[in-house]
Amino acid sequence: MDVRCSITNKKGLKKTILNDISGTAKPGRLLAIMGPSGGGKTSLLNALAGQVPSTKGMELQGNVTVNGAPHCQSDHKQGYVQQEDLFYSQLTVRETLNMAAALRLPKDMPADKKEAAVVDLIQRLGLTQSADTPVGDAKKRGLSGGEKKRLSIGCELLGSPMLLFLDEPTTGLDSFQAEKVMQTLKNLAMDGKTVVCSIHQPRSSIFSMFDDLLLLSEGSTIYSGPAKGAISHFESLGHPIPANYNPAEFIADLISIDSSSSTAEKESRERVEKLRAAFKNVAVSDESAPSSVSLPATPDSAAPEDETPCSWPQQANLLFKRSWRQISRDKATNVARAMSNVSSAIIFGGIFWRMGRSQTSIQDRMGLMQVGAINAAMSSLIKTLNVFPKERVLVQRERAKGSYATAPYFAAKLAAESPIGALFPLLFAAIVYPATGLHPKMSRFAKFCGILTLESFTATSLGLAVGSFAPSTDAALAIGPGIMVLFIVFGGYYVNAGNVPRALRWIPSVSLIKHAFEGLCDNEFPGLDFEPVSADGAGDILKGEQVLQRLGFSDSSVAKTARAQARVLAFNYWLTYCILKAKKPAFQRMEPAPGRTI
Ligand SMILES: Nc1ncnc2c1ncn2[C@@H]1O[C@H](COP(=O)(O)OP(=O)(O)OP(=O)(O)O)[C@@H](O)[C@H]1O
Repeated sequence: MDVRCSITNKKGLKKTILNDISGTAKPGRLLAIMGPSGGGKTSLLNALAGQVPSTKGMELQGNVTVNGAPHCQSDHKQGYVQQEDLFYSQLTVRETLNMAAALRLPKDMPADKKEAAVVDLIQRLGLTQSADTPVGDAKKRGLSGGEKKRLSIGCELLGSPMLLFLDEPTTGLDSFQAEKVMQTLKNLAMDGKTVVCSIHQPRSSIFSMFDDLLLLSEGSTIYSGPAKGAISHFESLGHPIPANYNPAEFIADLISIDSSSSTAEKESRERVEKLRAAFKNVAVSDESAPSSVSLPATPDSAAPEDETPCSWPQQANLLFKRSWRQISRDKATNVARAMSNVSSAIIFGGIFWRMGRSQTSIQDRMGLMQVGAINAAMSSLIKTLNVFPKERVLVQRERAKGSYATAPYFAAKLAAESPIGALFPLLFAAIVYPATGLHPKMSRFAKFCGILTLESFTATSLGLAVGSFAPSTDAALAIGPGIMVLFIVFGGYYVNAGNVPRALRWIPSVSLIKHAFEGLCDNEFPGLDFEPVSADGAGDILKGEQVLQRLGFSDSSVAKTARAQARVLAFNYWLTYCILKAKKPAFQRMEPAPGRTI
């Protein structure tokens, strides 16, 4: 290969990220890419894996070949284990691998063979003890960092790759876990795979596992060749390793820029520049390694020759099971949501306790309708914004591997999450309704529950739409409530429907709070008689219908508001689907450049 990558910023300044990097990865060998932070390790791995995120102003050039064929034309199978391990936290190791097997192994492969492949993989990855442990998350501890990394490797191995890339697989792990992960990689290499990983500063026992080494500093090659030749290479350039020194640490110090002072920076820059120039003139060869660039000729025993994704109904079925397990087993979240709804219901029940039919109860009723609508919407929105942006990244990764399509994923997710999502507004309604003394009719109570449940789904759909385009959970949590505040202002309680300026009338028409508030008022007030203050009732509101008239809701009905809410819900679902479908990760195209090959 001869990979070059640079980026030009808005001011026209060009930064070189990779500067003519050349090297070779061979079957049966573990190639480590080492270098200081910012040296270009991740960028190079992305380039080799064909997964450089598409960025404005970026230029990517190079010739990456696999077994002599250009990388993009080669039909080899490859896997890429990225730095961040992403999983459904409630699924166990076995379930995660079974799901990956079901989605990635050929659909005509018998189920027992897929299961056997998973059992074999669990054994090879040393995960037998934790096979039935859930992955876990911040709320509930599960796998250790090293086990998660090995699970990530396992998910990639189910695609039967001959070529495996890993970005800093030991980062964040203690030395014991790091060694176990690296031993797994070494074993894979010894099984005949071509393994390429970036690594920061390994201990010497890990360094001794490397077959080949590519050293990068500030985007340039400092050394490329057999790992055991690196020390003698630097020795020949006048940098002998001190006695009893970890070779990885020695190399890292040698090729890093020391920015602690201007003199140190100047000296280290000169040293690195000399090492870079010297490598250009020195050919390092390793007789034990094949000289040509190739992958193993024989495919993996479990390699699916006719790999095709399963059909949409099969995908939907598998993804439904996964989403259902995730949401139904997440007790911490479900209990927290239930507690939040029960406590809100108790607080509102206490504030609006048995409202009666006095004139002042009219305002209280309207207030309760409004806070009830806000409570149901906010709790669903925040929960979705907290979870969905992270899930989206995982789904995008899986989709990039071609595991499934957007439509079955989205349909399965909605179907799995709706029953549990409906429980919380129902819980709230069941406590608030009798406590506050709202319209005493069963049919009205049923409609009250229905309106809040539909609104809660609409708020979830808004969370999905925001979560599908927001770049992170933090951004989603900033955008979502901002939109909701606008919906609350135009929710029918603070600004009368008839007084909204013409140019802003579209806001109440898309406000899920307005549709819920209006529906709740339409459900509550008709048929209610209020007690007059004076004997003749002059100036008083005596009929519930008059309240609706004053709110500007006289032409409204529960059915009409439900239809309007359903339209907002459908629009949000459609928008989410379109964004998810369009947001398939875009990768930078590598332009051909004259040079060597990897
Ligand atoms: N899209 C981009 N836009 C601007 N600069 C970028 C971009 N991608 C990478 N870089 C820069 O290129 C350099 C190399 O980045 P890279 O992430 O490849 O380094 P690294 O060796 O993997 O670092 P680390 O060990 O800290 O992960 C860094 O200075 C980084 O800021």
